[in-house]
Amino acid sequence: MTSNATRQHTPMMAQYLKIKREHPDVLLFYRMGDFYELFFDDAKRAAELLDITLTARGQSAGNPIPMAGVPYHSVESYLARLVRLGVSVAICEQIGDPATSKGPVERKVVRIVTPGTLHDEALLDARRDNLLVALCCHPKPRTHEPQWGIAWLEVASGRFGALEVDGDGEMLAELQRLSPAELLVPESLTLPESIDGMPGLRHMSDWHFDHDTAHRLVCDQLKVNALDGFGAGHFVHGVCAAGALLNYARDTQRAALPHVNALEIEQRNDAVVIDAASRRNLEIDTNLSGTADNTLASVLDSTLTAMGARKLRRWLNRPLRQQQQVHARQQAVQRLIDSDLLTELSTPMKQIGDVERILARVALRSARPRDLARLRDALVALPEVAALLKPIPDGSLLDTLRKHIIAYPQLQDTLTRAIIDTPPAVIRDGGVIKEGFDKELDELRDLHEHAGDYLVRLETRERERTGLSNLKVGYNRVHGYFIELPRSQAQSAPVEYIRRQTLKNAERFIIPELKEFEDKVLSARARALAREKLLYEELLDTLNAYLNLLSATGQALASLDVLMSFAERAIALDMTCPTLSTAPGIDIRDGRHPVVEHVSSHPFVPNDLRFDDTLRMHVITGPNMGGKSTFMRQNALIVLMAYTGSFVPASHAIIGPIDRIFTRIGSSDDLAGGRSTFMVEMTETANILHNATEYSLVLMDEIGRGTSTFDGLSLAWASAEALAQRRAFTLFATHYFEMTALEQQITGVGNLHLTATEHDEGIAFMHRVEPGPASQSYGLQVAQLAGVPRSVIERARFRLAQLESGSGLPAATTTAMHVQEPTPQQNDLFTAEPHPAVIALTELDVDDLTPRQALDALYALKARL
Ligand SMILES: Nc1ncnc2c1ncn2[C@@H]1O[C@H](COP(=O)(O)OP(=O)(O)OP(=O)(O)O)[C@@H](O)[C@H]1O
Repeated sequence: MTSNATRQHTPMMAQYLKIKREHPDVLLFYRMGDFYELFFDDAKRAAELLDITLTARGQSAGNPIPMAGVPYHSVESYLARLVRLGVSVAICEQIGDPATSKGPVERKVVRIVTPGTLHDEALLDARRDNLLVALCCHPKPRTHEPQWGIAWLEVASGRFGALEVDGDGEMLAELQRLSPAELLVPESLTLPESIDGMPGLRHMSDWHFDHDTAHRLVCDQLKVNALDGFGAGHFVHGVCAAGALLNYARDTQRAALPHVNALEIEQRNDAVVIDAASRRNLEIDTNLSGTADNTLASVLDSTLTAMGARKLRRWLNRPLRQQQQVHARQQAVQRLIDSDLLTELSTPMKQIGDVERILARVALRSARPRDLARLRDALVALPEVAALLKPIPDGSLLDTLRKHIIAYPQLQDTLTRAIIDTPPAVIRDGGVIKEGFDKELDELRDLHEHAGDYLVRLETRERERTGLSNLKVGYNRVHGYFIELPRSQAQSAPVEYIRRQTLKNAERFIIPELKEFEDKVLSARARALAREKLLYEELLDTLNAYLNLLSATGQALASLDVLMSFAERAIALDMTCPTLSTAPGIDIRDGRHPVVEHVSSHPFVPNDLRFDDTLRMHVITGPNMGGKSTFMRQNALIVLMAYTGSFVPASHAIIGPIDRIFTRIGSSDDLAGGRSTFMVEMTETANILHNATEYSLVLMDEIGRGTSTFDGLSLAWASAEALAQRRAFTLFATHYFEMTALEQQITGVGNLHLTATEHDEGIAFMHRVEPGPASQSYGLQVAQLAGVPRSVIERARFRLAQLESGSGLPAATTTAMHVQEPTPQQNDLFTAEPHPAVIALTELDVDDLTPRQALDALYALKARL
């Protein structure tokens, strides 16, 4: 916009443009009366994104100004849609008084709504964290390996944390775990392809990440001189990221963040490492289609509060390596199961609600009346929870939680007296504070509501006092309240009556009492409202004084809720407590896949898995649809669940130390990232081969299937050998039967197969895992089952016979690998003795036969089978 054009604008538009210049990157919602209006390009963008009407207003440089608007009372639904699209919005309110303003009312941006800094209940998913994450990266001095600082903050709860990791892979894994709604990065940083361009990515000037400034900011926020007390004394990059985060959060909120008062430092080695691809494959809280259905979290979540649901997801996403900590959780779950506590606690716990997020809104002073009502209900329920936890023995996890789950009688009393049972959504129109809480408010309300009674009383009293039976009290807009006497009686008016207005047949008077009443009544409503708002603010002050204590209570309640959910699920899903062992190995009996079992209408077939120091790899073969992937995943999920403190779907489980879980399962093209299916598969395989240790659990599903058979088989073979060398606990599912020979070649490798039986050319899957290699793959039968046309199946049978006889293969490709064992019937590309019937069939010249000869030949062939 040229300065000339700016000069031509109305004062209001000039004000708009000035504010807009300060917020060029976000949509500016400019409050005008009952609407938030958008202008120029913002209007066009909003019209498109929100499907609202684009109109015009006035002119700029001779052209109409594009305008679009949304009503203020439904702004939340529009904001929700915009933040979901990763778009940020600056909310500009009228802060001046229109009555006294000269020119346009003063306006100010009061808040910037961004995807990662939300705290409005309506804009958030109650059961998921909504994190703002910042990244910062410096290469290591000698190796130049990138060292990443990662910080995260949830404005909606005040949780604030940081960690440092080495290498892009580790950073990506953590990012996948945290699943940020908004990601801040220094503008000079070159990002790995997979996150460059992700929604919610925001580049910030590098100075935001300056260490000294960041350190000061973080220390100021936490009211400390050094970060050693939080275990972050040695942090550099993590602090840079944390500082940038805080600065951004404060700027968008236009407020201090009093609820952010601790820094959680995560050590990478404290948790079982799950890389980004594995996390996706295991469908912990998001399935491969990106929704929350049929995930581990969806099956395991029976939490009674939203803050519990969020904590459950955090626990599932970060299994712990410290067995002691896990053991403490297990003991708590067992205790809940063994006593009546679970049932007894559930009633008061249902009343607790989302204390964590309500407190954040209290701190940010955006808490709504219903937040306070819910907090009141939580405080009312607290003594019961505390009393039920009383008999818990000292030193246990439940005991630790109980220490924070305390009653707040004073606060409970204040809120109970202050807030009506079911308050309105907003304080704006009043009606929130209960009668009896504040004398002044009661009087004001009384005045306003009972003005009529008072006037009737006054009228009666004055009639009696003066003896003038026609005396009336009335009101008009110009003169206010008055006492009216008919002309005939006007002369008898007492001396204190002051003449106000003379009408044809009557005289109107005023008395000081009535004037005083008028002043009171006319302003009573406005003053009652102002008084209510003041009392509401005072309530927020009172609550803020308890913020730290209440936050600790909220967190303890969330943990209790997760443990209760574990206990309830353990009973409902028939799960057992796994034994965590210090000896390497895994022994799972009758293991089940928690999600497949939950959603399937058929009974689930339980299966065993055993690994120990001498048996570290299973090659798994079996038909398509046989259950290989299910078996592998179920074991990974059981191990993962075991290290979160949950019970597991098995009749018995002993699980040794696990440092990482890797999965190389299925994959799709990463076309956006420019990687083919095979490329994705190999990148994931490379990561595993570089990082698996003897404490890792590795799932490899059909490695090599994305390329030619021989390349694929060779890669699968070599990868299995490498994993065996690394001594990782590996489940290796494959359709390459040649791989089953590894058992003979490498110690520590065994074969397992999934069973199926054939009947009438059909196939029945038993889904049972048995020792040894599969006898055949049943690929054609499965294809037939899937509805592949019969003619294609017949043709495939014929080609298969040719391949098996060796006549269908180019000679040069038949010895890719020297494997002696075993001799499966199908798809063995290295050894095969053709069946005599097949040889005869191959030699038959069909075109040369009469129908009669063809029939004879068919009989002869059948006889040779
Ligand atoms: N143990 C089991 N009990 C009951 N049903 C099962 C079991 N295992 C698998 N299934 C069912 O069989 C279906 C196929 O299983 P899965 O995908 O694991 O087979 P697969 O051997 O990996 O197949 P493919 O080789 O084609 O990938 C699953 O969707 C599930 O419904």
